[in-house]
Amino acid sequence: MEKIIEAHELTKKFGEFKAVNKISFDVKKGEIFGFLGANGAGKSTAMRMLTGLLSPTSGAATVAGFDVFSQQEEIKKNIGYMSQKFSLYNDLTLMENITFYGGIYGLSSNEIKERGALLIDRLGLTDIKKKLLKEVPLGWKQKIAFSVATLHNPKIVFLDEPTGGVDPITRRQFWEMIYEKADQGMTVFVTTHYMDEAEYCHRISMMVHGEIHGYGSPNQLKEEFNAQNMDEVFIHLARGDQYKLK
Ligand SMILES: Nc1ncnc2c1ncn2[C@@H]1O[C@H](COP(=O)(O)OP(=O)(O)OP(=O)(O)O)[C@@H](O)[C@H]1O
Repeated sequence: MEKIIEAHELTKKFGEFKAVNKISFDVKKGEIFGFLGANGAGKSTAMRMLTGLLSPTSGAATVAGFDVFSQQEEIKKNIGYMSQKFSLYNDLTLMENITFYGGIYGLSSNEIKERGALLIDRLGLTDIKKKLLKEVPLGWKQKIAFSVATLHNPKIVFLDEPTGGVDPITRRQFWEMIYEKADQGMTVFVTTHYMDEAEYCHRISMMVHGEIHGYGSPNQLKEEFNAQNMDEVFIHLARGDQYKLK
């Protein structure tokens, strides 16, 4: 299957501190790729390099065929990004947010109208489309943020802890939206702290102190560690057991 992200020994140093240390992995087109690790493991730093927001120190990586060192603007045109702290503006209404982001993503006003109407209709948000975002419940905001991040049909969508702080039912619904996009061929790169969500990914990588210590499908990792679930795999890795698939 076609590789849409390839990283080889990608590294980011802040001074002498290696936040990301020689990580190598690939993500295939249409794959849901989970990027896991404890707080401070280096996930956000790695993701910021892959989304063209931060220049790497060394190594190599391409995203949608573009180089992370020299083609950051091209990368940004081909991806969607939903950050941990929401990209949406609380002081704009739902429709104003859609119009604003549609413009940034280079959609025409007709496309914004059409896709915005579809989004509102599909999420059943007609009643709240004129409400300020700050009046909308958290779970809904996250679903809206995801829909907005994919409004321009990007090749890859990067989600940085998209379900943090929401209830299990909303998380489940959020994952249904992720699956729908992946079924349409969109690649999903997602960081999460929830080990049950790791099970929903096709493949995952687990970062420990800036390095990838686990890499493969959830079943491969569970077999390797003789673990019942991803929680147990995570504990093994946090203890320092290391496993890398060829
Ligand atoms: N701009 C920066 N300057 C110096 N250190 C940084 C900078 N950005 C991140 N770090 C450090 O790099 C390490 C990795 O941080 P990063 O945010 O990538 O981790 P993370 O895995 O995403 O954690 P979290 O789950 O808490 O978001 C941390 O120790 C952090 O303090």
